[in-house]
Amino acid sequence: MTTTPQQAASARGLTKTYGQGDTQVHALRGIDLDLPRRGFTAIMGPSGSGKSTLMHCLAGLDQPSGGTVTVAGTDLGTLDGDALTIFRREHVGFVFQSFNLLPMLTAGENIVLPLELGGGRIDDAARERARMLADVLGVADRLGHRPAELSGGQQQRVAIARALITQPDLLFADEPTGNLDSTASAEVLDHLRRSAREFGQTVVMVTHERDAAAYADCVITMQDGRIV
Ligand SMILES: Nc1ncnc2c1ncn2[C@@H]1O[C@H](COP(=O)(O)OP(=O)(O)OP(=O)(O)O)[C@@H](O)[C@H]1O
Repeated sequence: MTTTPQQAASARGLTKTYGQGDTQVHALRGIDLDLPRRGFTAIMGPSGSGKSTLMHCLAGLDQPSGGTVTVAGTDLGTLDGDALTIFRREHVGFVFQSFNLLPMLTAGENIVLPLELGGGRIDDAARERARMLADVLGVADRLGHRPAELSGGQQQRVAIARALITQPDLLFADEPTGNLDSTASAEVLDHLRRSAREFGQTVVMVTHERDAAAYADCVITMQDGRIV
């Protein structure tokens, strides 16, 4: 199966079962989903409904029990471990609740880190993109600071710039405002929305917060392993 150009990713008949016998948990019970390019999609639902499992399967971090996931035209089921790692590095970006910046590196060094890990050279174009992202995300005057010297909201905006530096087909944000106050949350959500609108990124956010989901173009609600 191939994705049409309008879709950054799709899932068909996606299932995920953990454990066996009495302890079996059906975390995903047959998910069909299309994530349009340039869209900002929020995934909501009660605890245990399968949000993280769905995100991990879409990101190639977890292997589904059944069904297919296609990202940027590639069926992830056809990739083995190493190929999947390379695919994720080239096509997927992540933003986490806990920021996950490296404490010994400056904000600027954190932003370009994915390029270095990918074996790429930090050339003028990469430096220019890092500067542009830092500018748009409002952290341009903080590039020489270490994470401990930044507010939570600034750290998360640096983390978004880091996730966008490789121009991923899909940006996943897992509870990105979970550790932020309401002002910083609003800024981060606004920047995620702008990432979709202005940079044409496809953004998928898992959140418990209705206010956060309201920033998205589309809200998917999960319950008991299904989209409802
Ligand atoms: N590694 C695992 N082994 C066994 N069961 C698991 C595993 N990971 C998740 N589950 C179970 O799968 C179901 C879905 O979990 P998942 O983490 O996807 O839900 P969630 O909607 O993201 O929940 P939360 O909002 O609490 O993070 C839950 O019943 C959970 O206990």
